[in-house]
Amino acid sequence: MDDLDLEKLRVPLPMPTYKEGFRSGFACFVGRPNVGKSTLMNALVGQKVAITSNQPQTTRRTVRGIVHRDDAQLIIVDTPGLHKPRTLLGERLDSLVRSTLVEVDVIGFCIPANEPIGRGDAYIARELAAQRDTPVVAIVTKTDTADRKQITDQLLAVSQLGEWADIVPVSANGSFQLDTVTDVLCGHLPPGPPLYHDGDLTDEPDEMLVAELIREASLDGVRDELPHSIAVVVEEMAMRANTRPDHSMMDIYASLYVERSSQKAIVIGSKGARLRDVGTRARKQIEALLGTRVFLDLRVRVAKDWQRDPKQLRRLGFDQQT
Ligand SMILES: Nc1nc2c(ncn2[C@@H]2O[C@H](COP(=O)(O)OP(=O)(O)OP(=O)(O)O)[C@@H](O)[C@H]2O)c(=O)[nH]1
Repeated sequence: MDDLDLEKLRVPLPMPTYKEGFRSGFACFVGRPNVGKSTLMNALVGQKVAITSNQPQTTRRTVRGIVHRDDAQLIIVDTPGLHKPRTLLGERLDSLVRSTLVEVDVIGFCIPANEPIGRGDAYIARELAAQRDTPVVAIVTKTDTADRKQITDQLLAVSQLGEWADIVPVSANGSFQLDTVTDVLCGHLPPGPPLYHDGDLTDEPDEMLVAELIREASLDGVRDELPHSIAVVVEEMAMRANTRPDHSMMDIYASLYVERSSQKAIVIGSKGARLRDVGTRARKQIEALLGTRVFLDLRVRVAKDWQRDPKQLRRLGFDQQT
């Protein structure tokens, strides 16, 4: 029975029934790096489906998070931040965002409450003006970091930046106005049946969520260009055989790639202390996600200048469409 493939045995569930007038569809968040797009998606979904960090340009993949309501199903597509690309990876990410923009039913343009509107925001506003067929909701994020006057001034400034279907202030950390954001986005969805089953919160495969949780743990405390040089690949992931049901254990073998040997030394740290710490923090998050104990084998490898090398990008999972 060791080779039993559970995926093959899985019987597809019938789609849930739904009320008349039900709406379903896709939204995506765009905005400068670090404005809180992934945090907002996690807060709306109610579970961490995308990793976040205080490093700009953390998001590299398109992650779908699903919000279930009685009257609607909102699928949020989290995209990398829009910015002028500087590397081949940057170009791939930029084209990924552009292709997402034309596919969704509504776009959420995120601008933080606590920073003046800058050239980056104006660049995105111009790009969005070209998407005439898709409604754009301006979302003023992180209101917990600004006072009343700052928020009012920002709402006014945002209203002057373009033509928006709505403008909504929100704080993901302060759980302020989350339902309003969902309401407003759902209002722009077309009528239609649910596209995902009730309990589904994301369509990311577990391997990908695990790789992202390891990358998130590794980003903490690293600086300069190192965060951008880190990529994580899960090589193997399997339940350990012959354990008692209450002692279940998942074995995970993962590689953390950097671009140079000097970076490898930093990531590993003195006598391996830093890597051990990253492994422990990642393992706790992965155990919470998968609901089982985890053995994590994490190796650091060098893939020289992978961000600029098409072959390496493919090997690390950044195809034309990530
Ligand atoms: N105070 C406060 N901080 C927030 C809020 N939302 C996000 N942040 C912080 O802002 C930083 C960036 O958040 P992310 O969600 O990773 O931002 P992002 O726009 O997805 O970033 P990229 O992936 O780089 O494009 C993190 O340190 C978050 O904790 C909020 O509502 N309030």
